Amino acid sequence: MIELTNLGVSLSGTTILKGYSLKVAKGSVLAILGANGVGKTTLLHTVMGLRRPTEGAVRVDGKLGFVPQLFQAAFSYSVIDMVLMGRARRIGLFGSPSAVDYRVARDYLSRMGVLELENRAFNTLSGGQRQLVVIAQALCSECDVLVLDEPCSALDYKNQSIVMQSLKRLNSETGVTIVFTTHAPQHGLEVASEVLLMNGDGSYRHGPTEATLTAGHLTQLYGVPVDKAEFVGSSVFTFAPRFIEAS
Ligand SMILES: Nc1ncnc2c1ncn2[C@@H]1O[C@H](COP(=O)(O)OP(=O)(O)OP(=O)(O)O)[C@@H](O)[C@H]1O
Repeated sequence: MIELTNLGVSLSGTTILKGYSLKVAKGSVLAILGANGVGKTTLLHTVMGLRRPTEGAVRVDGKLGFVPQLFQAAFSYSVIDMVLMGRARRIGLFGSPSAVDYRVARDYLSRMGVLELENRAFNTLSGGQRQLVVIAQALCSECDVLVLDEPCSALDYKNQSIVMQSLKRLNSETGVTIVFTTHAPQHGLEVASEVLLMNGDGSYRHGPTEATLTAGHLTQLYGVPVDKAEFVGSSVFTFAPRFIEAS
């Protein structure tokens, strides 16, 4: 579904990505993690075709949908119109949305928990509300590969949970391939079937979530001690960084 072959990207003469060769199969959920500035967004933009590789190649089979990191509309469309824009390919240039298009748009707004905002002006929403609407818009396109750049960065716990559960359900119900970047390893643990850890020196680690998303690898990735912590009485665990050394 997505194949990177010896992919390299340089920006203003600086090498950001080098020698990336990996495949993401149809139906996978890939979480991408790495420190600030390692090139996660650059990689997503290259997969989307928004940036040309300096070397190597990217191949994607199927229609792509993209949710950028922060989104501000140029004009203040209503929320329902914003979401319907996700169906532009189906509606056609001069067509108008059908009752089915409205039903699908409202269904995705409802899944994201923001149906009551449908008549609000998009630009008057909070950052978190806007994020949920833009995700509903991308889901509405019914793409084959959904690419999301830090989909939870502006969201509180409840809304992070809505987004993560929606992505998981969408993947299991429709088989859509999902690629997302995150600074929260917990999101990878709960949703991803595979993980890409991007190091600052251009090297990377890619593999199944359980074997790849480990406390040791996260400690190397972020340069702070990271522990694995198990929730009492369950086999569910999370990761906890130690920002301050015990004295
Ligand atoms: N147009 C550009 N010209 C030169 N350097 C750029 C350009 N765009 C981004 N960079 C640099 O490329 C590097 C990778 O940026 P990128 O946004 O891909 O990182 P990231 O891993 O997504 O970071 P974050 O986690 O902070 O969002 C950064 O050092 C950034 O400053």
